[in-house]
Amino acid sequence: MSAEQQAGRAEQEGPDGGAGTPAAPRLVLASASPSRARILEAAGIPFTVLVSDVDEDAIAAANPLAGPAETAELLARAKAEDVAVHAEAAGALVVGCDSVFELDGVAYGKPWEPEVALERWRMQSGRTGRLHTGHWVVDTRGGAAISRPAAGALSSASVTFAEVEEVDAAAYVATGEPLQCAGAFTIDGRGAAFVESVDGDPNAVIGLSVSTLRTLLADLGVSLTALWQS
Ligand SMILES: Nc1nc2c(ncn2[C@@H]2O[C@H](COP(=O)(O)OP(=O)(O)OP(=O)(O)O)[C@@H](O)[C@H]2O)c(=O)[nH]1
Repeated sequence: MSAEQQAGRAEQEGPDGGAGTPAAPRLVLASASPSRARILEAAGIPFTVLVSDVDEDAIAAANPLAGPAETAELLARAKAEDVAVHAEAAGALVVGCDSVFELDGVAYGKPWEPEVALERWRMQSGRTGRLHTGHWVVDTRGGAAISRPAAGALSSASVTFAEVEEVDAAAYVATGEPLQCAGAFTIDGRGAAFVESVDGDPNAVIGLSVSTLRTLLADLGVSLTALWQS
């Protein structure tokens, strides 16, 4: 741990390492994703939600040379920075995430429409793709809007799908679940029926890697475990 991180952690935990501990930083999740919220809840991390209103398609279109992974990082940063300027986020650590599915080098977001989701399953049945989730944390505790400390990282995992019959893909699409998920699948919902293996952090596939968040907070001098007591 760097000296800066140690200083930050000591400040967070207090010089006596516990008693008289200043309040742990507040976390704001800049996401409408119920899956991301569930991950933080299950990880015992208190947070509030402030949904960003960035135009993801416009940002992706403005960065045509960005590949799937870079797009996920760009969008995660855009969401966190969009929320970090809100008064309700003042003094908090603002966490933005974005997930993009990559197959054969092509980026796939949410299918939105049933026929698009069905076409995705025809394409990805029996195949392996990568789900990239970008993470970006903006530290607004210092107040200064200019050059606020921030940290970002990508977490990716390979997902291998079973061979899926057309009738089963249609039944899955008919549930509506895949329409709002990057890559038209979940690994922790009905989509699990068609997932053979995940190689990487499963939470990165679902939408927020807690271990990645821990390292980003540490880069900002914040101990994730100290948030458990807050
Ligand atoms: N439960 C679950 N959700 C998944 C999975 N894969 C992708 N998703 C969800 O698919 C969505 C990807 O879209 P994003 O644009 O990153 O996020 P969003 O849902 O639009 O929410 P914002 O952060 O407000 O943009 C996220 O909500 C992810 O949680 C999965 O395996 N399980």
